[in-house]
Amino acid sequence: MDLVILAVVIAAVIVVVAGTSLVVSRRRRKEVTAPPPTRQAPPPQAPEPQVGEEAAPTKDEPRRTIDSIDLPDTDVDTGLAPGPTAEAPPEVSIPPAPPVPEPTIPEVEVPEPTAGRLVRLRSRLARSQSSLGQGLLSLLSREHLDEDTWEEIEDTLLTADVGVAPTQELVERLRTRVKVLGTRTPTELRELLRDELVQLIGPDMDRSLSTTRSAEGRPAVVLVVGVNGTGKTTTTGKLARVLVADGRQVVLGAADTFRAAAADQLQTWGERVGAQIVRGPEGGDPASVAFDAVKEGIALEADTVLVDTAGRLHTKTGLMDELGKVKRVVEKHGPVSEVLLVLDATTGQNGLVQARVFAEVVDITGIVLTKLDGTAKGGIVVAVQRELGVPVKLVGLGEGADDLAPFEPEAFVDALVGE
Ligand SMILES: Nc1nc2c(ncn2[C@@H]2O[C@H](COP(=O)(O)OP(=O)(O)OP(=O)(O)O)[C@@H](O)[C@H]2O)c(=O)[nH]1
Repeated sequence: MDLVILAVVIAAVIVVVAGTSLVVSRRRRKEVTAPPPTRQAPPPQAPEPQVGEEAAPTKDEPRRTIDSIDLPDTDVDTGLAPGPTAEAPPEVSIPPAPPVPEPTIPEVEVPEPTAGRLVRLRSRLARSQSSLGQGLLSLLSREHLDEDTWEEIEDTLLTADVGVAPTQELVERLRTRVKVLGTRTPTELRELLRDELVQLIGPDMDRSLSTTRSAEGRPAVVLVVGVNGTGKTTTTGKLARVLVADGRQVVLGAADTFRAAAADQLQTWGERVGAQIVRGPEGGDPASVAFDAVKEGIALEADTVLVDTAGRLHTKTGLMDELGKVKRVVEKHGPVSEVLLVLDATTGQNGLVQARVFAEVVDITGIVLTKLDGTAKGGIVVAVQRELGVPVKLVGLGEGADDLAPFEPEAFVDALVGE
């Protein structure tokens, strides 16, 4: 028994000794394998605040309640935009959209009414033609109307391009009437001269323009012809305004394919009054452009198609033949309503020669006398009517858009002799 107890004690001592040495050896191994610290510790600082330290008010500090705090007055306009609220979405800066250019719609003009245009333009006529009207009046007012005076009267009329035959006729009639009159007051003389000049110009000629749709519903077709630079394109543009002012729907045909600027010019005229334009390639066939313009006029149910043709010298047969072709091709749609010959009043007698040649190629139905504001030769009105047997229907009295007037003999003569 004692042996057993002894063996147990020895075993217990062995176990204790073995356990102790194991712990010591582990500790030693740990100390050998642990890496050395690389970071230096920070230098000692003020002790960091600990949680709760600031939350606790100091005992001496007075307490501030919500009532004692000045809040911003909400009624006062600070002039600043309100700041974002908690609910407000975060502000996103959107770059401004590039400005969209306004579409440029050409402004459509309202032309002046045509009625009484010549009366409005009377001052221009009076200015340019005063040598004719006032010259005749002062001669007729002389106390003794001798042969020399009658010759002077004749010269005055010839200088104003009235033409030989009409001048002689007029002088004869004046001689007779002055004799019958006996004593002559200025008013009587003015009336007499006025009557005779109006008769000479022809108050009964039909000066109306065929510009309304035909009974079959086709638009009226107006061809504008003449030599270079007489004012055809300008007249076509001005005439479009006259017609639009009278309530017509107009289509323009730029058959002057020879001069590109003429088509551009006509387009501008058209845009100003809202008239459609048909044009072709530069140097293209003018007859084909004219044909297409009338076709367009028919499709649009327009009232009038105005066709501007290229300026051509009356001496060039090839060009005159081309004009004949333009007319014939257009006539495939139906008859042409008007062929207007544009004559520059400043060219005087040469205008008569042009008129004669053009009349041989195309039947002229009316004359447009342009630039009457720039010449004292208003007598050309009489001469050209006699030459062609067709009336002056329109007169140009300036470069302004509304400086084209229907020709009225009475208003014309009134401007010449004064009232
Ligand atoms: N003072 C004045 N000038 C006018 C009148 N009519 C036209 N003109 C001017 O005459 C010039 C010639 O006019 P256009 O219309 O281009 O002549 P055009 O006959 O078409 O010319 P081409 O196509 O070359 O044959 C322009 O400067 C017009 O402004 C008018 O009645 N009075």
